Formats: sequence, C-alpha cells, structure tokens
Amino acid sequence: MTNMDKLYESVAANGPVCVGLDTEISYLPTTDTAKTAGENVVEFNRALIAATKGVAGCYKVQIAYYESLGLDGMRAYAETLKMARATGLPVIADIKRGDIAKTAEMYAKAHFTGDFEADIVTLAPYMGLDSISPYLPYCKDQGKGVFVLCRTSNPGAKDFEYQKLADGRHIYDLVGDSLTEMGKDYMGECGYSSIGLVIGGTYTEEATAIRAAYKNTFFLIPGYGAQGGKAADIAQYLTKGNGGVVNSSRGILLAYKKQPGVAFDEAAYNECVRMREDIQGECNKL
Ligand SMILES: O=C(O)c1cc(=O)[nH]c(=O)n1[C@@H]1O[C@H](COP(=O)(O)O)[C@@H](O)[C@H]1O
Repeated sequence: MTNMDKLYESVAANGPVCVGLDTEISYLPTTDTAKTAGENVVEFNRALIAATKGVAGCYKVQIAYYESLGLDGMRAYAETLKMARATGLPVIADIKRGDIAKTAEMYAKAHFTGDFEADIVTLAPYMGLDSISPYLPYCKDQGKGVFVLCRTSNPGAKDFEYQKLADGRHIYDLVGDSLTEMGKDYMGECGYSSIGLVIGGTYTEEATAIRAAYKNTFFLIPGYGAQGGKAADIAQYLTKGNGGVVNSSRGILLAYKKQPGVAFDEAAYNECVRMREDIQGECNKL
C-alpha cells in the first residue's frame, strides 16, 4: 500500500482537511521564556496534533518556518514530523525542491530517510522531469509520494503557469499532463498514482476540466482560509469528497483569535470540524 493509498483511506475515514503546521513563533498565544523558540513551537504543535488527529486527513509541515529558526528550528522540524507521523496519518513535508538529478537524489535521501523522513514531499517541476525522477525509486520501493506544483494558489501563478503553449495548452496543463503520464507507472491500489499535483484552491477556472483530466491523480489543494479559497470552488477539485486534501495553515493555527476564550488547540479542532463540514457540504451538493 502506497502513502497515496493511505492518504485516500485517511480522507475516506477522517475527511479532506490537511492541517498545515506552518508554525511561526509569533502565532503562539503564550511562550515559555525558559525554552528556545524551537522548543516552544514543538509544544504548540504537540497540543495541536493531539487535538486535531481525529479530524485531520493528514498534516503538512512547511519547512521554511523551521529553517528560519536555524538549528533550533531544524530540531523542531524533525520532532514535529515525528509527532505527526506517530498519529498514523500521512505527513507531507512541504519542501518544494527542484534541482538537477544528482542534487535531487540527495534531497530525496534527506527527506525520505533519516531525521527528516516524511511520507510525501512537495516538488517544483521548473527544471524538468529529471528533477523529479530521483524521488521515484522511493515511491516504487517504499510507497513514498510526491506532490508537484502544477497550478498554484498565489497571484504569481499567472506569471508563468498560465502562459500558453503553441498548441493552446497552458504551462500548467503541460506540467499536469507530463506528471500524470509519469504517474502511470506508480499506481496504487486506490486508483491514484504516487505522483500527485498541487492545484491551488483560489483559482477555479476549468476546475471540473482539471479534475476530469486527471482522474488518477491525487491533488494537494492549498488556499482555503487565509488565502480566500472557498469550499464551493474547492469541492470541484475533489471526487465524491476524496482524491484530494485541502490545506489550511493560518486558518487552523490562528483559529483561537476568532474564538475568544477558547484554548488554541480546542479552537484548531473546532476550525477543522467547521472546515470539514463546509467542504463536505459543498461536495454533497455536486
Ligand atoms: O505546496 C503548497 O503547499 C502550496 C502551494 C500553493 O500553490 N500555495 C500554497 O499556499 N502552498 C502552501 O500552503 C500553505 C498555505 O498556508 P495558509 O495560506 O496559511 O493556509 C503554505 O504552507 C504554502 O507554502
């Protein structure tokens, strides 16, 4: 069973909410001055994971928030991955790597084995398919997975991804088509390949066409909450509520600010439940 299969099963059991652990120290309601920034982040994440594990489909840990704290942060990153993986839910390391094959080999080893081992990683495809291939032996042998940036959630998606090719396709179509083709050799039991795509939930043009074109491709859908992505739009990227996970980071981490008097971990749980109902409600209307 591949990690994409596990993700599929987890979404079927718990719903499509991907809890984004983009934990910036300034988000913490209180800090312990006797502890380092990284240690404070770990304690916050520990409580957040414990509170949300029953309502999360998976976790995504954004490495930049940890790298920005230096070695202390990287220890917190390793610990956070360990705590999240201990729930049994799939854990995505949001590392967005993309480099020549030899260097990619080292990134794959760094993030699929050892201290920073994750179940699935995010990759940037700009340098071509040889920058993706070195991760694939880990998909074949250990069931690991990748999510490759296709049509991202940020305004700058229009700068390159939306540009048109001579045959009328967008660059994001080329990326999606190429990676889907590559994924045919990495199919899991649940009908999805180990090569998924990142499809931002903030742009909704051609949502149904994109879902229909990539039936066997699992989507990581960021943009819900803080970036304004709406459940009604996001639902179109799912197939009967599955086939994708919907990330929210700030919306969950900072949920306590919108729930006065509620502890941050309980507020995060409440937000996951609300978000899940919001998305599943829209899926049921389709
Ligand atoms: O690969 C990603 O996860 C990603 C792709 C994308 O197109 N847009 C996007 O926001 N992300 C990530 O998704 C998370 C969104 O965070 P919030 O906007 O706080 O929910 C961040 O970790 C981003 O780095």
